[in-house]
Amino acid sequence: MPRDRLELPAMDRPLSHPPSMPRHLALWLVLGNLLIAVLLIAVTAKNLMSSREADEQAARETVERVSSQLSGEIASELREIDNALATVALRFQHARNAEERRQSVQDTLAEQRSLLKHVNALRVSDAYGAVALGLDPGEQAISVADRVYFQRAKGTDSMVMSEPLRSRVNSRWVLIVARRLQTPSGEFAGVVYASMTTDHFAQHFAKATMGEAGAISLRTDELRLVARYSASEPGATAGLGANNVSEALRASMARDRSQGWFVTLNPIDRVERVTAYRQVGHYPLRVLTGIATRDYLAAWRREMLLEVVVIALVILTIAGFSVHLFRQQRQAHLGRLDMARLAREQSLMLENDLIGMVRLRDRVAIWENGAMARIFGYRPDELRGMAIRQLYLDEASFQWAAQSGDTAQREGRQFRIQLQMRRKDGESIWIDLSGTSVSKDESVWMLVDIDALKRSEEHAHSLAFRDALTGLPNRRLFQEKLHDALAHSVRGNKAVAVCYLDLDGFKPVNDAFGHEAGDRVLQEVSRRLLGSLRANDVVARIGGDEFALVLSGVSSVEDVLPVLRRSLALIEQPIELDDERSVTVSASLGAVIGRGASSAEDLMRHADEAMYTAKRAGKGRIHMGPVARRSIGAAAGPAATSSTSSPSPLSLVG
Ligand SMILES: Nc1nc2c(ncn2[C@@H]2O[C@H](COP(=O)(O)OP(=O)(O)OP(=O)(O)O)[C@@H](O)[C@H]2O)c(=O)[nH]1
Repeated sequence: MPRDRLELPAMDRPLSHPPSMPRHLALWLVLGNLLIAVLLIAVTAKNLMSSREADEQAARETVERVSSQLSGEIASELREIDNALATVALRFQHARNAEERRQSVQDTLAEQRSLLKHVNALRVSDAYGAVALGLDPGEQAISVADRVYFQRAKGTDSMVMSEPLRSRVNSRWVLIVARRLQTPSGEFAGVVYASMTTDHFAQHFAKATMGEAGAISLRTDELRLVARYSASEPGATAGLGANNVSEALRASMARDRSQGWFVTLNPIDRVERVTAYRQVGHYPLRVLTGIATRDYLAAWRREMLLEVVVIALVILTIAGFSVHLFRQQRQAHLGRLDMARLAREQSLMLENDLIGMVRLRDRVAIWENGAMARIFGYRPDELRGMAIRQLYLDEASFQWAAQSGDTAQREGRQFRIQLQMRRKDGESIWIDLSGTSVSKDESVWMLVDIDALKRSEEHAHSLAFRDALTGLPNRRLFQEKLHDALAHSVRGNKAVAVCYLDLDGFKPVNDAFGHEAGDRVLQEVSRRLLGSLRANDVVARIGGDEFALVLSGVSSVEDVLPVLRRSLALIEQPIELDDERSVTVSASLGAVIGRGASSAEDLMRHADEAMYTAKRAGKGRIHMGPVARRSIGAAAGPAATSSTSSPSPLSLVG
């Protein structure tokens, strides 16, 4: 039996329905991915918002602290100036005369000037605004009569502060702080004022570190810009004296004039900042400190970028994994569908009506399909457990099939043979048998019922090669068998005899008793000829009442003549047509002996001639043709014609 290992699906397992793809897997994966993405984004966004708020809070606290600190420092400076101005005003008022007043004021101005480092100028004007004292050497006398602070100082004993303005002495932006001077009798006598340059404030602000784009400014009550320091444009003077401020500042100031904070785009340099403002003491000034959003959020933005990248990677990784999972599942699903389709196809194949299939273990059937039982005439399942030997005609064909299978397996080819096997009712049946092994001791076999085909082939063969009336080989088959006999004689170093036989007096049988009687005679003659010869001899009907014989394994005429005489004697026996009638016919025989080297056609022609010689010699005779002598050499005698008895005329009985 073949031993090839071949994995086959278990045939006795019931088929399941095709498995279905996990429903909505793609939808669930998409939803799951979206959910994860949304959760991740939400959590990260919340963290980032908190982080941003913390950074904003820190920035706000910083600007508020710096504003508070700077406003305190400026307030302190202003108090010093105010004290100095008050001192001058006091001494001016209490001087006893003009000369003492002038001297006292000059001394006090000099004294205070040296104390007030942050003051640019400390001057005194008369009641008409002409600046008489405090001018540095080389400075031109000027008048401040038209200045707003001069006019305001006239009517108040308190300190007066100007709007930012251009100095008439040196054209620099300055802030003026002034006090009224009066005579002992209380008449207005001029003003003493201190001038502070905007540069002084800017330099002061520069000491505070507010980031790369931070800005600190000082504005008056009317929001006019007194001084401004921006880290990105340290020397810029744009906007000085003007009150070009953001709506956010105005809105915040509307709520609280003394302090507050806001976030907005600065109208001067278009930079967004968080800005805190704080009033400078009780003075009409406010310090505004701002940190650029891009500065205080720089770290947060880096963190945000990093987190966005990380989240994107996480989401992409999960999405990639999901796609991979989906593809795997789809692949597996397609595989399962293929398996199911294969199983269905196998089922259809196994349960077909034409091809019997059987699985053997140690040559015993362990599974078979319906067609198998039907072909061999068994009931369903009756074959199960049966030794397969019972399906073979005999031990020889069983062993032959087994050996053929082993040989095919050794040579690595498919095992396939056609043989006759046995049905349950004992009838033989032609089977096309093929098989292969599936494990060490198991094999699967396919059996196709080719009985009808074989019988039809045999019938066609018979029509082509046999005489329909007698069933004997016709002339064509006779020629083939003669060729075979000649070839065989070469191997056996023997000769063959070819004999032509023509009935004598046959036509009258037809004429007298009819064609059917003639047929009966022909059939009986053929039967008698078959009975008189050996199994491997050939009897053929080659014409109407002509027969031909091949006798194999002969050596001489002496081997041939007795056989021919016996045949002739049998033919000449009466042939019963029915219970009442019988006929007798005779035959003329012509024979030649030949070997392998002889031509079959020559032998047949010479045998035919010999037969005619016999017929001409008087019928009921045997004539050995001349070829016989040459063919068997010394063993053969001369051509001879003999008669078994006196020629038998047609005798009619009854
Ligand atoms: N019944 C029957 N007759 C056949 C068949 N084939 C040929 N014949 C007849 O057989 C006869 C053969 O003729 P012949 O050989 O002259 O007959 P014969 O009387 O034996 O003459 P000889 O051979 O000279 O002795 C013819 O009458 C054919 O019609 C057949 O298949 N059946």
